[in-house]
Amino acid sequence: MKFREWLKDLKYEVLQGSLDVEAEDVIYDSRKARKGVVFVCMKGTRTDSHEFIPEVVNAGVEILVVEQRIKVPDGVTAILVDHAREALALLSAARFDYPAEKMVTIGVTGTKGKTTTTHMIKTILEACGKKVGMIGTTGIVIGQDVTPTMNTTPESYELHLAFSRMVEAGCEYMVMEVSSQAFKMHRVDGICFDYGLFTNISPDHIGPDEHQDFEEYLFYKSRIFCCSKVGIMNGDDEHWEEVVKDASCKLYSFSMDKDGTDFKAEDIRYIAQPDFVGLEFDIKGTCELSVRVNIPGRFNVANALAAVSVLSFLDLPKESICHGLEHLNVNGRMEIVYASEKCTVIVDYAHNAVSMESLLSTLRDYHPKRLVCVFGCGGNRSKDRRITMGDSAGRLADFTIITADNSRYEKTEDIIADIRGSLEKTGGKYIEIPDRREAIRFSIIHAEPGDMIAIIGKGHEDYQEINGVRHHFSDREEVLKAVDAQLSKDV
Ligand SMILES: CC(=O)N[C@H]1[C@@H](OP(=O)(O)OP(=O)(O)OC[C@H]2O[C@@H](n3ccc(=O)[nH]c3=O)[C@H](O)[C@@H]2O)O[C@H](CO)[C@@H](O)[C@@H]1O[C@H](C)C(=O)N[C@@H](C)C(=O)N[C@H](CCC(=O)O)C(=O)O
Ligand SMILES: Nc1ncnc2c1ncn2[C@@H]1O[C@H](COP(=O)(O)OP(=O)(O)OP(=O)(O)O)[C@@H](O)[C@H]1O
Repeated sequence: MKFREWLKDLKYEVLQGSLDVEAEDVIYDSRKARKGVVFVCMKGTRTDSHEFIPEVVNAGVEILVVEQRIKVPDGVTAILVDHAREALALLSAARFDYPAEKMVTIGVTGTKGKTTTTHMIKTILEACGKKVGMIGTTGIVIGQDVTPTMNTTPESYELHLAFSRMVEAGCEYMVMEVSSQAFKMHRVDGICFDYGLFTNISPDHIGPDEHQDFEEYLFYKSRIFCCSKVGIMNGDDEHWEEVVKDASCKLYSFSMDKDGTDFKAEDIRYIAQPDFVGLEFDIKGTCELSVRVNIPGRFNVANALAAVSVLSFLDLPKESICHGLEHLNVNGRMEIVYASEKCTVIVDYAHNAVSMESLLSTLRDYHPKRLVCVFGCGGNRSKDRRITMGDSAGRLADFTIITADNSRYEKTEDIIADIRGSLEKTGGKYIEIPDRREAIRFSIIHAEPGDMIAIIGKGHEDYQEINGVRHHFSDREEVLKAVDAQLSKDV
C-alpha cells in the first residue's frame, strides 16, 4: 500500500520525501521499529518519542509522522501534523481498512455503569443469536477469546486491530467502553459510533495525568455526542443539560424519574427470593416492555434502561431482550454469588465513596434482616477513600467487617485504622479482620436468616496486591468455599 492512501482523512504538511513510498504497518513505540512501518512520534506524559527518530531510522524505518517542525534524517519521508495521536488514530483506521464501519458500533461512556451496561448489551445481543465483539475493563472479548488490555479504552491502533479481528471473526456488532481519557488522548478519533450512550457523570478521574478539573472531565465525556449518529442520555443526571450542549447527533433519553423521556422505567420492584434476586420494572415510551433483571440495585435499572434503549433501535425480538436481561452474568458487578433462605451474598466492584453509597443504599431497598458489608481500601491510593467509604459503611450497613484490599506497600493495619477512624464516628457496628479470606468466612459463618452480605471492592479482580506482588485471590471463590464448608457443617 502506498503511504499516500492512508492519508485521505488527515491534515498534514509534507516536510520531506515522497508519499508514494510503500507502507505496511503503523507503530507508535520505537521498540517495534522495522523496515516498512510508519513511526508516529508522540509527546507523552513521560517520554517525547521524537527523541527516538535516529534509533528507529537506524532500525529501517523510512516514514515518520511528527508533531514538531524538526530536522529529520536524509532519505526518509516525514509529514508534520497538528496532533500525532489523532494522526495515529486516522492512520490506524486506514491501515486496517476502516473495520469499525463494517459493524454496528456502540460506544458507552459515563463515570459508573460502563462495564455493566456493555456486558448487558453483549449478553442480550447474544441471546438474539448475534455475534458481538466487546472492549472495556475486561479486555478485548471476541467469542471465548479474551485479550487483557492496559487501558479500559486501548490506544487507537489496538482498537482498529481489535475491530479488524472482530470483523474477521464474523462479529456484526461491537460494543465498547469509552473513557474520558480516551477522548482526551484521541484514541477514538475518526470513529463515528452508530449509537453513543452516556450513563452518568460525577467527579472522578481528576488529578495528575487525568483531568485538570470536573469541567474538563465533563467536556471530554460529553464528546460521545459529537462522534455518534444516535445519542442516548440519562435524563436523570444532574448535569445532563451541560452534557448535551454540544451534541451533533439525534438525541434520546432514558429515566427512572422524569416523565416525557423516551424510555421511562415505571413500577420498579426489588425482588429478593432464594431463586431470584434482582429487579422487575416496566419500560414505557418509545419501547414498551416488562423486564426482569437478575442483578440487584436501583442503578442497575438505569444500566438496563440504557442497554434496552440502544437495543430497541436494532429490531430485535422482545422475548430475546427479556431473556437476556433475566440471564445476565456480569462478573463482579452486583454479582449474586450465593442466595438461600439463610442469606444472600453479593460481590461488587464499588471502590469509591459514590459507588459504595449507592450500592449500600440500594441494598437497603431489599429490606434485609441485616446488611453486612466486608470491605477494605487499597494502599498507596487516595486516603480520602478510606474516610468516605468508612463513613458510608458506618451509616448504611448494620454491621461492617473491615479487612484488606490490595494493601500494596502499606500495612493493612494502618489502612484499617484510617477506615476505623471515620466509621467509629458514625456509631456503626464493626469488627476488624485483616485477613480477607477470614473476613469473608466470618461473614458467612455468622450470617443470620435474611442477611444480605456485600463483599465490596474487588469485584472481578482475581488477585491481592501485596508489596508489589499479585497473589491469586477471588472473592467469588472464597465465598463459595466458605458456603460449602458451612453447609457441610449444617447438614
Ligand atoms: C496518562 C495516559 O493516559 N497515558 C497513556 C499514554 O501514555 P503516554 O503516551 O503518556 O506514555 P509515555 O510513556 O510518555 O510514552 C510516549 C510515547 O513514547 C513512546 N515510547 C516510549 C518509550 C520508548 O522506549 N519508546 C517509545 O517509542 C510510547 O509508545 C508513546 O507513544 O498512552 C499509552 C498508550 O495508549 C497509555 O497506555 C497510557 O495510559 C496510562 C497507562 C494510564 O494510566 N492511563 C489512564 C489515566 C487511563 O487512560 N485511564 C482510562 C480510564 C479508566 C477508567 O475509566 O477507569 C482508560 O481508558 O484506561
Ligand atoms: N449506573 C450506575 N450508577 C452508579 N453506580 C453504579 C452504576 N453501575 C454500577 N455502579 C457501581 O459502580 C461499580 C462499577 O460499575 P461498572 O464497572 O459497571 O462501572 P464502570 O463505569 O465500568 O467503572 P470503572 O470506570 O470504575 O471501571 C459497580 O460495582 C457498582 O457498585
